[in-house]
Amino acid sequence: MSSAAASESLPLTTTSVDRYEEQLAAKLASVRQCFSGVQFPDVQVVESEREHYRMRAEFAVWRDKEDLYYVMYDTATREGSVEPVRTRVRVDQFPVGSRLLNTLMAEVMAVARSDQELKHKLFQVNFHTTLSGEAMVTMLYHRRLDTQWEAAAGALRGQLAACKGLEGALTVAGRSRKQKITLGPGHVTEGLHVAGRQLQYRQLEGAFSQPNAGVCQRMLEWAHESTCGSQAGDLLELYCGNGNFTVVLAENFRRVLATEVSKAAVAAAAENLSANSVANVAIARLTAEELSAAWRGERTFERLRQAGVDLAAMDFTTILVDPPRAGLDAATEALLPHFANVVYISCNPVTLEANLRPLLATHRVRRFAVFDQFPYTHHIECGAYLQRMAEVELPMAEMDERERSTAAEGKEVNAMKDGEMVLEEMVGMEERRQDR
Ligand SMILES: C[S@@+](CC[C@H](N)C(=O)[O-])C[C@H]1O[C@@H](n2cnc3c(N)ncnc32)[C@H](O)[C@@H]1O
Repeated sequence: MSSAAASESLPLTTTSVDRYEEQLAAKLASVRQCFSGVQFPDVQVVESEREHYRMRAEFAVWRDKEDLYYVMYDTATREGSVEPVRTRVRVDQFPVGSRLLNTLMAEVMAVARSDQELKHKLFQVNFHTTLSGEAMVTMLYHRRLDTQWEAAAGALRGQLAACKGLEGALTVAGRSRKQKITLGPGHVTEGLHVAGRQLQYRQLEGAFSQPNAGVCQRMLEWAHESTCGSQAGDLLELYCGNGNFTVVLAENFRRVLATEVSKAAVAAAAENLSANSVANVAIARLTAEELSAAWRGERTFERLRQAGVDLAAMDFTTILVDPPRAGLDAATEALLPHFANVVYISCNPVTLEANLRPLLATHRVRRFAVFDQFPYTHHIECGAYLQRMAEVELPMAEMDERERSTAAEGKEVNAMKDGEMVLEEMVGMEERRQDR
């Protein structure tokens, strides 16, 4: 496999399948190092398929005299150098990409090489495929697209539709400055199997979707398991995207308020809720910062009112955040301690740790998982589930009282070590209480 598979512009230069375990172990070690000193339950590790796991990819198009081919950029810091070096790598096949993606990339390049309309000033091609066998191909140009381009793209679309593995809808889109031409539906519908249910997700051209569908299914399962038994309370979800988590988790709650900044993603989320017959979710286009301001009572939003949401009437027990790599802004971070349960999905352990440290004064990590969404890169996705530990804040006298009553019920008396209850014992006690 070529080093171009290090697709997120990352400095991993070795992408051979037989080094997968070693590279994952290194990522795990760096996550543990980030969280050194934090009491943790066992970390659950979700591995990826070694090949063909990536549903979407973007390739720059390179011209070399008359030749035309895809390239990616591999950024690495070489020994003895401080500055990262960016290397251009030719990509004819992309083994980490889905099989359909590989078929399409070969077909598109073969046509683009011989068709002047499609080739002229083409600088990038994006592919987006699904487990359900649908696909979008977006061609980006440094020129205005006209009816001749549209005719050539229509012919390409007809030819691609016959591709092996392409069972369903196909979009071919052309983009240039302030211009977009879409041939086909402009979206794909992914099918994911989660928690015993077959779910449908509309994913939009150019919008965020989880790149590794196999690992995404496992991540959704994990979040579903973590929040099971919360039906009495409400969920606040920030950064909900196309409703990826919302669709799965809604059944675990009485009501859900899901928010997201992108208008297109909010529309897709609404579609996805309806397509999966989810009826207890209100969705509003709000940034996390805006939602925090509304929470603090500093601002009111017509968009919340239109979504039928009165924050004061909600009984939020759980918050789920899934921010971009930069993590949470200060106001959103300050929101977390107000919730008994916190689910934090993160693609950056450094900002995850920074956002969670203050929360550890009141909450404990009950479940922690790493999801290897991005094999052969330094990136790793983490999921943390925290619960407020009322016991931590209880005065010692009250703790003694509770222990006495536990003992009176014939239950095991929880051990005290150096005057402090050990986390595992508190967790065990909490679980026994919930079991009853
Ligand atoms: C990592 S994606 C997660 C999306 C979704 N939870 C999923 O699993 O597909 C982050 C999302 O946050 C949105 N976003 C970025 N900045 C935001 C902000 N300040 N407030 C609200 N949403 C934001 C992006 O549009 C994107 O949909």
